[in-house]
Amino acid sequence: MSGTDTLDFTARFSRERPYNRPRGGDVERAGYSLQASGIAALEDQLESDRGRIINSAAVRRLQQKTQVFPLEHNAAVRSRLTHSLEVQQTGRFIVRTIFRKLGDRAEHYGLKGLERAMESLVEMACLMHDIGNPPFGHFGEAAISRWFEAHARALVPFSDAAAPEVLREPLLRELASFEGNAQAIRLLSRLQKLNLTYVQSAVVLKYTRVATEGRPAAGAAFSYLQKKPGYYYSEREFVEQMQRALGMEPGCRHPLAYIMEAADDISYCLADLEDGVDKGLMSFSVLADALKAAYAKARPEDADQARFRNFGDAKSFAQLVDEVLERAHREPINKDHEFFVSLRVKLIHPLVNHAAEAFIAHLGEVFQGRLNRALLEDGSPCHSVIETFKTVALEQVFSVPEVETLELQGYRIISGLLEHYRPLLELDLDAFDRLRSGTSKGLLIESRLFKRLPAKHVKAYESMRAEQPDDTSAELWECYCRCRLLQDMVSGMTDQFALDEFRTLSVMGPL
Ligand SMILES: Nc1nc(=O)c2ncn([C@H]3C[C@H](O)[C@@H](CO)O3)c2[nH]1
Ligand SMILES: O=P(O)(O)OP(=O)(O)OP(=O)(O)O
Ligand SMILES: [Mg+2]
Repeated sequence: MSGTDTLDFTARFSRERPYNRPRGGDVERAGYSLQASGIAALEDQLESDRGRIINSAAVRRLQQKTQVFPLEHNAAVRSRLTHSLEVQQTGRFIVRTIFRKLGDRAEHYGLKGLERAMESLVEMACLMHDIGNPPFGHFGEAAISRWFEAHARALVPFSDAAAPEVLREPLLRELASFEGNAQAIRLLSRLQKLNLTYVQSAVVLKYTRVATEGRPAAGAAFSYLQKKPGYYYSEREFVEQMQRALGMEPGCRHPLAYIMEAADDISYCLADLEDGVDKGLMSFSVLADALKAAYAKARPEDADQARFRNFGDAKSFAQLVDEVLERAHREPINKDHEFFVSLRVKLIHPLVNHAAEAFIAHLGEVFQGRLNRALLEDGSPCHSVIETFKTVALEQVFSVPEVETLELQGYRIISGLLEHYRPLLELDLDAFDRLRSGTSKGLLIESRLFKRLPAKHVKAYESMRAEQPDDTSAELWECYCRCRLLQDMVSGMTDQFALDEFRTLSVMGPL
């Protein structure tokens, strides 16, 4: 542990929220700090956060969103919700392991008594980490980004012929980079109006780049932390307030966000393969061979060696997989189930241990939020295990024709929906305002499309419009807000709802 003598984690906890927040800046803000109000008051506020999150529609919608398999009917195959529940459990396990390993040292870092608060913060961040994901997963994201990349520049306020505007290119860049993580920050801060404590929101912020900016160069200090957009321009003030409330420097993460990320990495790599076997895409013995081969390719130096403590009783990854196979073959009835239970039991402990050890080993950088990589991305055998699982999922699951067909359909549905709603974007500002005020003479199609927009999203559009920056024209800002409105609408849909809406508007379903 380097540079840890002056660490005081209490500085990263506060019970402050956006509404009811202290007005007078730092002096009043200090009253909301952990030092001033104590752990019990923080825990009360986190309990309130839990209620707000678990009761939110955004979390419920995860039950009908793609994790890997779009429009899946088999409820045993994971949706985003069941995946998120597993991430929640893994996150909690990492926190408990960190505290067990720290023991009495927790006090030295200002972590004494914070185990319960940390568990709650990490659990809820894990539950929320995918709330911004659109229907059809990565293909939904790509469809939204590509559609806006192709069409936003043609909208009059964004066209080159319009007056010069400093924000034109940055906003165009943002609209062409739809990101589930950035949409999650928008959902919790604006669309769902959850009014969570800043600290709870901060744990969800996975990448620290505003989407109007470009990706940093490969060797830059935040190259990993900013590899993807983490929030939109529309939420920059919220993020700045959050950073101030928690004493975080721009570009830095909250320390607990590293735990949420590790929990996601650990959970999905095992789960995707289990789902693949459940769906009959491969047998567990084919999977076992593929895992051993992929690990040996990634780490030829230790595939068969007997020198790793990481894998429990087993001496090497290959041996661990063989032990799991043997158990599965011995089970008389449900061999698949036994294979995955045994694999999970054997791997979750070393992976969680490793994440906890990395958190402690880099406590200084983690506290600053400057550790420029994921906890598990360190070239270790555990890192290779995760990579091995991802490689096999890519080869054996994501690239089978059945899955790829569904992905193409998802892509088409999202692009098609945006195409159906395009007339709303092409109206000029006055005409759109007439629509909103209900005087829609002559706007036959547009008025009908407008009525289909969720009222909550239209309200968010209105509040955003009032936040027009000084250096931007009303037209450009309004057009940006309207594009966000369409992205909010499409990304908020579940897979099934998107399909139904697409069919309805394409006159393909029953009339
Ligand atoms: N269907 C499908 N196709 C892909 O190309 C693909 N790439 C990743 N994933 C899944 C893996 C994790 O669960 C989750 C996070 O990466 O998304 C994919 N799913
Ligand atoms: O689960 P996703 O789709 O968010 O994918 P990820 O692998 O977690 O990637 P990201 O770093 O974008 O959250
Ligand atoms: Mg994610």
